[in-house]
Formats: sequence, structure tokens, C-alpha cells
Amino acid sequence: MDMQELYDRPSMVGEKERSLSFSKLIPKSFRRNASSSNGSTNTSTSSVNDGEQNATDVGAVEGGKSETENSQRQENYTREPSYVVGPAQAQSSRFSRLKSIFHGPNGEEESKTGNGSNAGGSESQVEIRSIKKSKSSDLEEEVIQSHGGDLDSPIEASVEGLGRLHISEHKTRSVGSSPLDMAPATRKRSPSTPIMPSHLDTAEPRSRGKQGNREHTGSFNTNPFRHDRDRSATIRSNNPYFIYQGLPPHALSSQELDYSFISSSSKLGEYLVPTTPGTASTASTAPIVKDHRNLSNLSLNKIKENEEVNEFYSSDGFAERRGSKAGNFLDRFESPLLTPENTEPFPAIVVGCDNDGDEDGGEFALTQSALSSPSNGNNYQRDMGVKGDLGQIKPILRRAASVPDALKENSPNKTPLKQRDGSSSSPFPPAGPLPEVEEPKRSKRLRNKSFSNKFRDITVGPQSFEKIRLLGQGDVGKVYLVKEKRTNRLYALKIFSKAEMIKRKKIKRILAEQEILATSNHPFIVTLYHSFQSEDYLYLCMEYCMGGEFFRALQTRKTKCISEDDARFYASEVTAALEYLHLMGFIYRDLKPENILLHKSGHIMLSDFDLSIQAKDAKDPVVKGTAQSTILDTRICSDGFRTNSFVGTEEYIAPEVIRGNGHTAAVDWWTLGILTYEMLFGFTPFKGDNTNETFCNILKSEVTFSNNNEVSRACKDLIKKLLTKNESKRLGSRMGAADIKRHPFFKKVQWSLLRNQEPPLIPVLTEDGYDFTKLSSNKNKQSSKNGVHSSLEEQERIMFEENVEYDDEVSDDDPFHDFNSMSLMKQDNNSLIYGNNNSYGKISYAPNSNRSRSNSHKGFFKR
Ligand SMILES: Nc1ncnc2c1ncn2[C@@H]1O[C@H](COP(=O)(O)OP(=O)(O)OP(=O)(O)O)[C@@H](O)[C@H]1O
Repeated sequence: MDMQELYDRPSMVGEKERSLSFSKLIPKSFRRNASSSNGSTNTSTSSVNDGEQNATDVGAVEGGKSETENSQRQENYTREPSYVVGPAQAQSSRFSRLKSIFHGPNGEEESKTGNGSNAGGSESQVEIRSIKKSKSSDLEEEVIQSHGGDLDSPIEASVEGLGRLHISEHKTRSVGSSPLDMAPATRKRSPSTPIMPSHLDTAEPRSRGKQGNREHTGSFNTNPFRHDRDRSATIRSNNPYFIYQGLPPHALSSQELDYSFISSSSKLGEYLVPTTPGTASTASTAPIVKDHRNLSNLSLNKIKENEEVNEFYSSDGFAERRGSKAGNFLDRFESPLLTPENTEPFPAIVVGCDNDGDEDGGEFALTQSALSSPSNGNNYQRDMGVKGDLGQIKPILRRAASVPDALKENSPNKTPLKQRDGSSSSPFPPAGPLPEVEEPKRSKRLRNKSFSNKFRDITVGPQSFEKIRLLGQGDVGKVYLVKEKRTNRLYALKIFSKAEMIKRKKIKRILAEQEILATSNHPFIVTLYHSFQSEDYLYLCMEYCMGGEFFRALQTRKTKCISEDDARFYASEVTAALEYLHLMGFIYRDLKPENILLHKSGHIMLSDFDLSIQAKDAKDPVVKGTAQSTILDTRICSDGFRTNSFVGTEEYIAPEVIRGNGHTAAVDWWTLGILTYEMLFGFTPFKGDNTNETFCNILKSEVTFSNNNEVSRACKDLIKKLLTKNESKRLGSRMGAADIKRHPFFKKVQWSLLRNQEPPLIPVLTEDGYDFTKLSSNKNKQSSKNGVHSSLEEQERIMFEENVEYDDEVSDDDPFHDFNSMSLMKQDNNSLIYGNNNSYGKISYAPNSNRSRSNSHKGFFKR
């Protein structure tokens, strides 16, 4: 099947236009951006359009260009064979790698080659100007007429900023009245992220896809569910959000980050050359940077996302400081195990972690095969030096804390340190004061949190897992179904490219996601088992929810909707999960059926927390009421906290988010209203023909109920109250989840026994179910034609072959210093075990025969 066929192919059950999540797109900034007449401002529209032209079907994880860039970049690094990364080299290659993110693989600035955002930016300038010229005034008039001049400021802002806005009262009304037009199989939520509404109606047709049919346009990538996404073209640094944040223009483009210190620093020049032991001493004279704000030891909310990379790179003397560190470290110490005379044979017994996860610190014989074993080599490599291909001995970082201990104890069983000049051959260190060791700082971010006793040092690494298949690809992460080699247990491994995270300024988001997953311990929130990083990637190893997205389950219904009873079941579980998150001070902000996964039991699991935010100064909940009926006020947990990012998914975005006046945890109750509506009617209540219309409907239109599903008055009342445009009057804004739980719609729900309820349907792995991998394999065929396949394979190979980087190996200057590598202390025995006979590609949903009340599961399957 070629690409054209793919686009022309009618929608299949389970196939969808995935809804994408917005982040950081502020309508107000459209105005400033579009009205700017000089060429310095850029918009994310440029990214989108640029990507559409360039990405073709190259999408994949890193998407189009960046895919290629990444592989080129990877080839450009001198990739050492495994086991040979010493501190200086590791840092050096990391630095050049991170630098190349901004300067292109060959060091040239992307803007000069026309690949970067600047090029895209100028395109967008042209586009916006032409739109303004041709349409702006007409449309402003149209808007004002259709609203009787009664538009409130946000819409006016949009009109001004976008240059046009199609608002038709007629169309708006038709949204609610023709539900079947809105069948989810053909619907489309927000296109590429980030997006400006203005790009939707550009005169220029999209380069590929079925002409005139928006359902089949846009870029394509390996994700079978994700159309119209072009990651390579999404350059967040051009996002107008930066302007909104009041940043100076130079902050708009990552290409403009100041690297002058790099070229002007001779010390850095030396530093960038891979160093061999003993050659890094010059760096030790480099000045130490006086002040460096460690990103992640701050509260996440105190960091403006767009600042994070600037912060990281532009700290004066960043490189010198690194050089200094590496130099000091290498100059002073080296394990005798790392010196040529001690390379072979390896000592027979080394005390260390045996990597079986039980922390018993058992003794093991260290053999060459142990070192090369992917499953248990990591810790050995870590504790030992190993011999590189050329006979050159490269040091492996040891925990610095162990160095002085070894010296202090003077124990012959402990590994003594040796001066670099090799003068001491004695197993005992020379008497006298202990040499100064600059101890790498372990990140304290998650380790100081109250939940940190849930976790221990990481027990796995990328090599511990074997890929089974790609489960899905999100905005920045790729999620694989993997089995742990040692246990055969199945997990969902979400992998993020560090380069991509830096480039797209997502560092803060991944830290937030890690923190929320690590903090949470709730039956309806996906369990995080391990999180770790390698040189190039970040990994979140989560419980595998074999039922996949709830969205898919809805798609299996002919009318894409379910009965009121079933909707109540799911809505109650979502309410409980949101209540828990709010209790913890988190606002979820991206509720939608795609982010609700189905556990093998049929219960829900909330996932994807990259848009979530933690309220500053989260307070404890307050218990109110009498002994007979107590109410937990969870609203108070994030009381007074407002945040102003433009995040969410188009059809689910709350009015206050569009208005840009800040929002609170009440946005989650709005999205619960939309979700409940979508479960019952098969479409969302405010969907318009384009983003502008959708936003207008959200701001202006009252919710109307289709008659394609009979729902009770209580149910309608709940939806209306959740979809109250004024957030302060919305259900849930007084006491949080308690307001919702007391609504008559949930009267019969036994909240404390939710986990014991029988779910309406149970996911089943089957060879008869729909094969969700079909599209990915088509994509792969297509990719290989274009020569991209091999780079994807190469990328995946690296993902699963790199060594884990331990917390104390990651410099505190590193942007991912605070992505703690840790494993859940108690592994439950509940995870699925891999079976050879299953492709894990096909899932169907079986009615739950144990569900006692009202035969609702039958109703589910009748629809
Ligand atoms: N634990 C899991 N079990 C099964 N499938 C999963 C799991 N986690 C994620 N997936 C699949 O991978 C897809 C992408 O994951 P996720 O939404 O977390 O990525 P993302 O990059 O954060 O996406 P988004 O663009 O929505 O932010 C999901 O839609 C889902 O299909």
C-alpha cells in the first residue's frame, strides 16, 4: 500500500485522528506576533507548515528532519564502543552533542542552512502578512456582525492576532444538531502541536493527502493513530508563548543562544577534544562559575520553561566549569583497576550490587562475560574499569562517596585509589590528609520527597528490556511494549530523546511527568516501576495497560457512545483519580479518552502527565461536615494557585484557558464534563469546523444534547454544571471532587469500593481483534523506501543498548541531572508475563459477564 492509498483509505474501526495536546500557545500572543511588522518574530505556524512541506512521511519518533538530523548527529559524535566512556569524554561528547542540537550536526547554525526555525519563521511571516492583507478586515467585520458587536476581548484578540476568524452562528449550532457528522472515526481534533488557528485555512493546499478532505491531510508518522503530526517541524522556541512570557526577542530562537563563549574559550577547545587521562589538567585552572541555578532543585513552577535551556547553556563559564570538574577528577584519582598493569586478570571477587534487584549486595565472581552481559553488566561496568578496544584504559565513574571511605578504612579488601602518576603501587594509600574529591552531587529533587522511600537505586537499564512493539507515539515520547529479559514481565517503556526534549524545551515537562508518576500511588493512575536515563534518552518504565486507550474502546462501538450506566462507571473512576491528583496538588489539564488507558482488569488508568502542573505551596485537604457525613475539600489543596499556560486538547480546553486569564484545578472538572458528554454522545459538545470555531463555541455556545442517546435529567444536569463557563460557578469549584461526588448522577456510586466494581468491558489480547500495528508496518515499508527505515532501526537499537547513567554520574550542570534513576521498591507480581504465542497487536473488548447491574454491558455491545 503506498502513501496515497493510505490517505484515501476509508476510516477503519479503531483508527483515529489522534487528538493532540496544546501546550504553550497563548492567544494573546497571536495578536502581538501577527501584528508585528518586523521580521524578528516567528510563530509556530511556521513550524507546522514547514513541517508539512518537509516531513512527507518521514515522521517517526523524531519526525522528518529531526530524525535525519538526529541520526546524522549520532553519527557525528564519536560514539565510543560500550564500556569506554570516561568522565571527560562522556562530558565532552555530551556537550558537543547538546551543542549540535542548536548548531546542527556539522556545527553550522541551522538558521544559515535554512533548516532551522529562522527559515520557518520567515515563511510564517509571509503567510501571516498575506492573510492579514487579504482577509483580516473582512473577517473582523464578519465576527462583529455575527456576534452583534458583542464579542468579548479574547475573541477580539484572536481576530486581531490571527487576521481572520470564521465564526458562523449557523455552523456553531449545527455542531450539536448533527451528531452523526461528528463520528469519532472521522473526526479530527487539534492538528499538529503547536498550532495557530490561522494555519487551518491557508490558501495553499497541503502537499499530500486527499485534496479537499482534511481528514486525510497532514504528515504521517509511525504512530498509526497520529495523523497530521509533524514533530520535526515543531520548533517550540518560535512559539509566541515566549513573547507572552515577556522574554526578550533573542529568547525566541534557540539558534540564537549565545555560544560565543564556546569558540572564544581555548580551554573549552581543549575540553571538546576527547581527553585521555592526564591531559585534562589545563582545565583545572578554569574559573569556577560563581552562581549557577540548578534547574531542578528549584520548584518546577519557578522555572519558566523557555528559560531552561538558556539557563543551562548561558551560565557563564559553563564549559570551563565542566572542564574544571573533569580535569580535577581525572588528575587526582584513578582506580588501580583502571591502570594498564591491573587490567587483567580482573579480580575474582568484587563486592557490589548483584543487580538482581534485591539489594542484598551479594558477592559475585566478576568475569569478562559478566562484563559483556547486557543483563547484568551495568553495575559491574560501573564499579570497574574496563579495557577499551585499543588497549587504552578508560575509567568508569565510581560513586565518589566510596572513594574517601576506601581510603579511610585502609582495608586491603577495598579498592585503593592510586595517584595518576602511578607512584603508589601499595594497596594502602599514603598517610596524610585525604585528597580533595569533588563529589558529584546526586540530584535531590525526588530523593528528598516524602514518597522517596517508595524507590531505591535503579536496578535496570535500557539493556534489561527487549522491545516487542511500538504501542504509541505521543507528542515527544515513544511508548514501546517491552519485556524485561530477566523476568519476562511486560511493561510499557516510554522513551524520550534528550536532544528532542532540549530542542523543544520540554525538560520541565518530563521532570513534572516523572514526579507525578513517582509520587502517585493510586489504583487509577498508571504505576511507574523504573525511571532512568542513558546518554541520549530518558526512560519511564510503566505498567502495561493492555486495554490501550479508552478512546479505542469507544471506537469499537458503532455509534461511538456508551450507556449512561457505563459512562457513570468510567466518570466515577476518573473523578476519583482527579480527586487524588488534586489532593496531591496536581492539576491534570489533559483529560481525554486518549489519555485514559484500560488496565487488563477493565478499570481505568490515567496516563500522560506531561501537561500537568503542581500547585505552588500545595495545602493539605480539609475535612468538613459531621461525623455522619464528612466531606473532603480538595479544592483548597491548590487554593489561590493560577497558572497561565495554554495547554490542553482543542475540544477539551476550558474557556478560562482560551481567555488566557489564568486557570485553576477547575479546568479538570470542565474536561470531565466534556469527557462525560463524549462518552454518551460520541462527539464533543463544542467541536467546530476549525480551531477558531471550536474556541468560539467553547466561549459562547451553550451545551446542547443530541437525542442519539437517552440520558437522564441528572446526567444532563451534571454535564451542564461541569460545563459552566464561569469557572467560579462550575461544579467542583467550591470543594473540588466532593461537589461532583455528591451530585445526584453519582448517587448510587460507592466511592470507596470503586476498585471492586465490575467494569463494563474487559480487554482481551486476541488474534481476532483489530490489529493496531497495521498502519505502523505500512509506515515502515514506506519509510524504508525513503531510506529512513534504517535510521529508525538504528535509533531503536541505541535506545535499547545504551548504558544507564546513574544519578551520581550525571553532572549537576546537566539539564537532566534531576531526572532521577530509580526503581520501585516493591515490584508487584501483577504484571503480565510475556507469552510467545501472542503478537500483542490485537485487542478486543469482551463484555464483563460478572457485571451485575442492569445488563449494561449488553447495552454497551448493542450500540
Ligand atoms: N502504560 C501504557 N500501556 C499501554 N499503552 C500505553 C501506555 N502508556 C502509553 N501508551 C500508549 O502510547 C501512547 C502515547 O503515550 P503518551 O500519550 O503517554 O505519550 P505523550 O508523548 O505524552 O503523548 P501526548 O502527545 O498525548 O502528550 C498512548 O496514547 C498509548 O496508546
